[in-house]
Formats: sequence, structure tokens, C-alpha cells
Amino acid sequence: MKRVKTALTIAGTDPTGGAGIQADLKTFEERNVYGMSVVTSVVAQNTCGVDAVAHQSVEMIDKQLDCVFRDIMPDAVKTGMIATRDMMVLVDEYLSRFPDLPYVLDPVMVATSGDVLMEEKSREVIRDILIPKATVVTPNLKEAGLILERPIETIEDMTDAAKIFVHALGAKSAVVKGGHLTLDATDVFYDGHKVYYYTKPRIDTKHTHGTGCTYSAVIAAELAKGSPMTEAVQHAKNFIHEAIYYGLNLGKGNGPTNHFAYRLKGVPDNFIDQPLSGGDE
Ligand SMILES: Nc1ncnc2c1ncn2[C@@H]1O[C@H](COP(=O)(O)OP(=O)(O)O)[C@@H](O)[C@H]1O
Ligand SMILES: Cc1ncc(COP(=O)(O)OP(=O)(O)O)c(N)n1
Repeated sequence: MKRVKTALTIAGTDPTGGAGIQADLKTFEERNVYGMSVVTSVVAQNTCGVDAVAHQSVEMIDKQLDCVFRDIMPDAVKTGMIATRDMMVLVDEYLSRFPDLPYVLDPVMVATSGDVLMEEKSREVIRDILIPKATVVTPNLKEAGLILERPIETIEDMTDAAKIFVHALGAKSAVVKGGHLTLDATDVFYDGHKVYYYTKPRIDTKHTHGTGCTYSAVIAAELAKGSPMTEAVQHAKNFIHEAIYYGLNLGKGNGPTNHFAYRLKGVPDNFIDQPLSGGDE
């Protein structure tokens, strides 16, 4: 019997819904995939920044993972914020049991607000333990630079970095995201054989909270449905571009993106008549 495809995100939370687990679940739903989530850290944050972080115990994360894996097997897994070494070792134990499970690793380290979301000493663990397990790793410029210990600033740097993630660090493929370039928003994907460039014009906006989470969640959803990697990355690029372009004008800081936009080609019908909730007047 046919059944719906499923994806699991293992990540931290965002009560304002723009980033983290909340963004991942919305994205899975938009891509017609049944979403599941394991919370690693509860993060009190909003569009202005992070106020507080409470890490879940490794025992509690283990119990959540166990509940998912012994009941509803995911067709793909995505990890976002995994703050500590012990959490990474635990996630690795589960991934090791299912070596064929598509795994999207978004190496979340620092939010755009500058708040640190991963212990510095865990960087080498993500590099040595989780990256070799990844079907695709999706760093932004800063994360690629911190992991590879070199500045990643140009398209050439991004291309070299994507190759290093695959050939030296053992990921199956890598996308280095160019959201923080100054010119066009070009992402560089390397599948171990060929380099692909995905370019969209830069949108002049400050409302980009959660772009990386959303982008990698699209890839996970597409892999859950069995799409080839190049198609998954193209969907992610189109999805995030629309999500930024049709911004929702929510929040007092760097607002969230519009998870409806790719499906609706814009904003929901009721959008115009709604009072703004905290956005620009
Ligand atoms: N202002 C923008 N205009 C167009 N695309 C953007 C913009 N900012 C980010 N993106 C795109 O959003 C995706 C996430 O990239 P990035 O912002 O670098 O990730 P992160 O949120 O992890 O820092 C990429 O596809 C990137 O090219
Ligand atoms: C819980 C949690 N995870 C990840 C992030 C970072 O989100 P990201 O998509 O990288 O985008 P920015 O919000 O940093 O622009 C987060 N804030 N919270």
C-alpha cells in the first residue's frame, strides 16, 4: 500500500516560527511530506535575537529519537541546531543504524543575530563524526569558513569549499549557500563529480530569519520523496527565493520568510486585510 513520505528534523526551536523546528515542519508540510521533530534545545528567541537557551538532556533526546524510530520510520532526516558534542554522538548512533537514510546536515552554529547556537568545541565533532554521514551538508559562508578554518568569501572559495566537504571531510555532497554574498544569491552545489551553480537575484530585505533552516528542510523533504539531489537543491532554491520575495512583514527585527509563497505564488488571500502583528506599520 502507498503511504505518505515522512521527514524528521532534529533541531532547536523558535517560538516565533521563522527558524528551527517550527520552520522545518511548515516546510515539510508545504512539500507534501509528513513532518516529525525531535527537540535538542528549547530556544527563547524571536526576530530580534536569542534571549535564552535550554538544552534538552541527552537522555531526553534519546527517548524522543527512540519514540520516532521504533514507530514511524523517516524517509529522510535533517539536523539543525545540535549544540553539544554528546548530542552529536547520540545522533550519530541513530544515523549509523540506518546508513541508507538520506541525511541533510545544516551545520547551524551562529544565528544571523550573532547568537551562538553550537559550542565552539563541538565544531570538530560535527566535522569528524556527522559530516561523513551526510548525504548533503549545507553550510552558509560563515559556517563553511569555521569548519574549514579558512575565509570563504567568493564563488571560487565556495566551489573549493564544496569540494573539500566531499573529498576531504567525507560528505556525499555539499551546498555552500551564498545568502551572505554581496552580489547575486548564488549557491554552489557539488555532488562529488560536477559543480552546479544556482543563482537568483539578491532581494533587498532584512527579513531573512530562518532562510537556512527552510532551505535545508526543502532538500530533506525532496529527498524523502526520492528526488535526485540536483532537483532537490533546485526546489530549495526556488522555494526560498519566493519565501523571501513575498515577505510577510512580521516581527520587530529580521522577520521570517513566507512558507506559503512557493505553493500560493504569493501570500494567502486574507493577508491584505489582516492587521499587522508587530511588523512595519
Ligand atoms: N537577500 C536574499 N536574496 C535572495 N536569496 C537569498 C537572500 N538571503 C538568502 N538567500 C538564499 O537563502 C538560502 C539560505 O542562505 P543563507 O542566508 O546563506 O543561509 P543561512 O540562513 O544559513 O545563513 C540560500 O539559497 C541563499 O542564496
Ligand atoms: C533553533 C534555531 N536553529 C537555527 C537557527 C538559525 O537559522 P538560519 O536558518 O540559519 O537563519 P538565521 O535565523 O540565522 O538567519 C535559529 N535561529 N534557531
